[in-house]
Amino acid sequence: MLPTINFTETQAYKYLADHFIDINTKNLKELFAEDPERFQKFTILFDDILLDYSKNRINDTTMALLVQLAKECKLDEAITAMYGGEAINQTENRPVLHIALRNQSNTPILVDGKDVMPEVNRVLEKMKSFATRVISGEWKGYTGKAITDVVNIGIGGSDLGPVMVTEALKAYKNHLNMHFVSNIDGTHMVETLKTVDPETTLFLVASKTFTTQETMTNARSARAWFLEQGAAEDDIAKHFAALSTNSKDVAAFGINTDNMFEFWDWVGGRYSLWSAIGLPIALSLGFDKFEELLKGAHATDQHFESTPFEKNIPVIMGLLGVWYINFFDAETQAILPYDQYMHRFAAYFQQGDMESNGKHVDRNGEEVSYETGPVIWGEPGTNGQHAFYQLIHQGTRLIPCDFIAPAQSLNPIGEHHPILLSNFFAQTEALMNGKTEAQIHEELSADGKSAEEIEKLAPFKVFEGNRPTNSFLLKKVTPYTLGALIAMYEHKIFVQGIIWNIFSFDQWGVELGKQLAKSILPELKGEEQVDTHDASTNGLINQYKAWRS
Ligand SMILES: O=P(O)(O)OC[C@H]1O[C@@H](O)[C@H](O)[C@@H](O)[C@@H]1O
Repeated sequence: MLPTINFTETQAYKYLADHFIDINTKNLKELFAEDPERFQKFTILFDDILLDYSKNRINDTTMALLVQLAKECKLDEAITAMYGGEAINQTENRPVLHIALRNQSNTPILVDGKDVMPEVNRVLEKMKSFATRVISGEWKGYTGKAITDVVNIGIGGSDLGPVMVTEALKAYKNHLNMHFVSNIDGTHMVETLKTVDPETTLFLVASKTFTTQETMTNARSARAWFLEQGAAEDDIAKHFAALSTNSKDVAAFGINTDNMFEFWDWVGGRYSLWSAIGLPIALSLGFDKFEELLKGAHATDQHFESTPFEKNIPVIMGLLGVWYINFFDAETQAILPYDQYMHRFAAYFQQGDMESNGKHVDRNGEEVSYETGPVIWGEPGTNGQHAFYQLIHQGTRLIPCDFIAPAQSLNPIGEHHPILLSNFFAQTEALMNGKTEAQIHEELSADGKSAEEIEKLAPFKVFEGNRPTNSFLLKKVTPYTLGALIAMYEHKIFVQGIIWNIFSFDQWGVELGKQLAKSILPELKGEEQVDTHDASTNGLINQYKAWRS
């Protein structure tokens, strides 16, 4: 059982509330001036990842109090409970063990007294053998040709992780063409099928539950298309595999369970890329690279479990988020990778974070009296700079930003990478320092503007600065480093869920819309007017009926 402490009633919270009044009057520039050791103090080097959190509105006292907050909320007990296989997903009565999936040290992890590692390793071996055979061409399609294209059919956690990782590590990919169909919109499937050949395409039906409407509908359409192209029922075994926890429904769908890659109910959908759901990653990169990804995540797991909170990256990331959300009233958190391959990283953690911590009821079942999970968003740099950074620099909202950049480019052409990185460094500096009215006056008068013109323009050109950022400087984007980084964000979400006293591993909030869609679907048949809903919903449905051909 997880502790159930209201963090706003801790001593640390009270101290932090007082301390906030002081910090809120201070500028980051002053904080740097006050402490020459600030960079050394507020950076952590972990393998090939440097986290610089010195450009945050914190000082030693802030960090000490935030760590005290984590201790008062018994974060240590919560970590032990998760790693110990306790059913900390209490509303679904399940353990939360994505750490077991990447437990490369293979120490036993017990669920109800039984070590889960032999099963984890068995499935990893099966994935390895399958991926190796498909990549080498030993695995043949129904006309004897090797596989050239893989279509993953899944949604949410059964899509976003493999998409994000295969994109982020595209530079390491092999000859297999990867496709991902998630949306129920027929366009997604139709446009994908236009590009593949049934004789050389492997479909992976990825669904933890194997009941998700979108995925099952897409899978049925893929199967129908496959058969329409001239293949027979018996050929399905060579072209369809399932990644799921539900062997009964996999068999009922017609996929041979020999082609099923299992995982377990203690793997949350949005934490499942390390499980059989990661098969597209293993296919695209080769199993050795998938293993490297697991190793990186495992290194972070060990760091998170055993490092004192003061130097513990996920703990610090989580606490800084709490500091901004609950004291500075920040509502969002931007994730800004300066790496084009990582273009789905923010989208991935939109699900990871918002589905985990978008909760308004605490672990006692009571309405919370404070803000919880932030809105996560972001785009790769420098695209974002030319789109929404205006609001980050000069808008009215405080938006804490995570900047992520590799020191080494995987495509080092010309001056591209130094230019990219100069923007990365410049943005965090600009957000911190801003530009004063005096600097503007100086600049404009050097440009030959009159005193009157300067007076008029200056207010619009001022940058307040004092806008907080974290910088993750990676040596290079590798499978290992990416695995380590993803796991840092995962554990950050866990830390915040513990502080906010909410359950991070269920997702009841996605159910209502699904239920209603199921009851509306039959109403869309026929021409009769619908009057069972509110006036708006009835009106929309009836207009749809009038307009559809
Ligand atoms: O893997 P499944 O069972 O098809 O589920 C896909 C997604 O379904 C959504 O409804 C859940 O909110 C996600 O958490 C989940 O990842």
